[in-house]
Amino acid sequence: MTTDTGMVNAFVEGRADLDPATGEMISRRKDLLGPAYRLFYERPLHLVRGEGVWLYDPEGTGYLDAYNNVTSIGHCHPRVVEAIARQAGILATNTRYMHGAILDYAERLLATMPDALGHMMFTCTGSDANDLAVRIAQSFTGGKGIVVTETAYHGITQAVSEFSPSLGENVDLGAHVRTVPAPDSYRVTEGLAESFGASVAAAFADLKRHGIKPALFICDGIFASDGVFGDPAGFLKPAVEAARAAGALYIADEVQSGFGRTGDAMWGFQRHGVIPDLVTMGKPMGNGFPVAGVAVRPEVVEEFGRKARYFNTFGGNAVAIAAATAVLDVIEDEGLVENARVMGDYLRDGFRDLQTRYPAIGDVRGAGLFIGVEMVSDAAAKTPDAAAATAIVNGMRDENVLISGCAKAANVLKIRPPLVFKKSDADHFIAALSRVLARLS
Ligand SMILES: Cc1ncc(COP(=O)(O)O)c(C=O)c1O
Repeated sequence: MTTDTGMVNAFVEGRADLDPATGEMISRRKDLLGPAYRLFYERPLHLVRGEGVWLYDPEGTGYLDAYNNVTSIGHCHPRVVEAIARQAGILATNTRYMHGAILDYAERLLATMPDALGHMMFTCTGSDANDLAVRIAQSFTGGKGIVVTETAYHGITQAVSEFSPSLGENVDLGAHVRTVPAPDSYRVTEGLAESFGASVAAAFADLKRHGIKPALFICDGIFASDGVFGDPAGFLKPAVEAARAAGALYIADEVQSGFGRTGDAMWGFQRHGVIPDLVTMGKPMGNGFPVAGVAVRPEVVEEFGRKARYFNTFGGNAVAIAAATAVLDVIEDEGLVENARVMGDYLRDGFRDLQTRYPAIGDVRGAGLFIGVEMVSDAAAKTPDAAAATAIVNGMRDENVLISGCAKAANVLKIRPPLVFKKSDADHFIAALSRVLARLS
């Protein structure tokens, strides 16, 4: 029986009925969600509480969370809980009135980015943010053409799913979309930056040949669903230059790689020394409270601002902003960007140590606390082994440790612990992985 490793192949197909406490209760409830709803694991995990790096099921069993890229400052961080409760008791309304805290937050967030990005617009989800960013880019360029990597995921709205190939065969890419291979630093060991740039240039040239004017190149800062590629730092430059040479804008999708996850800066694009025209963000922004947004160069959004009307009823409402402000405070006060760098390096060292004993670990990579571990059946040939990755994801669950695989690059383990991970958490994780590898070999 196949088991899941990631979002796309994690669909439970209504078979799960394995709640140890209550028998078939979960499957009955799962059916209420309808057949398209996706859960992780063939036996979906039933979670009722979170605290710090731990999640708990109804029996009180704790699971070490090394997957979650939402509650990245730790589950139910007291400062976020307090900020949400306080603001919910003062004012919680739509976003079409002024509120000083929203402006304060926008100012603080923009201060973490290059000066060129001068405006901040708020949405509720990362998909919303990418939808808005693409509308702005298409309005500015007067074009429609989009270039993405062939395993990218950028969101779930109709417009965004048209350039999210990792959603799979059931979603048609738009006729205005071209894909390029992901920058696979494991297999392309020479000239990665140049070859990736050349692919982007060729994709825009193809759009033009078909009479489609270029609008944008979008990629996420760590190629999260493509297999977690972050090295060598700087490799994005030629791709961004190729997009601009074709008359397109560059959108940095920081929904996964933003807010310090990559350990060297607040934003993944900073690792590559490039300055985007638009930056989209979400996931960890509210540590579980829905809030997302788009940062944009003023000149890029000016005409859109005159022509289009945009509002998003809940986007950046006062409660969301209270949560997001508390998240920024915690990241700064607890030095979490630095912790992501230190703990990420520590974990990668531990995985490389395991690699010397287990050649099925083909590559260990990523940046900060966004780690990719690629499983192979033949290390010399670098042959992907998705079954090995799936077995490890499930084996780690048996160890009460949560990780995942990448949606399309299913042989790559995706490890994203909260940024508050400590050395003792990392040791716990490495010991569990070591036991799983020993059992499977
Ligand atoms: C890189 C990237 N962009 C955008 C999104 C969409 O975000 P949301 O699920 O909040 O709509 C995701 C979600 O996984 C993502 O990984």
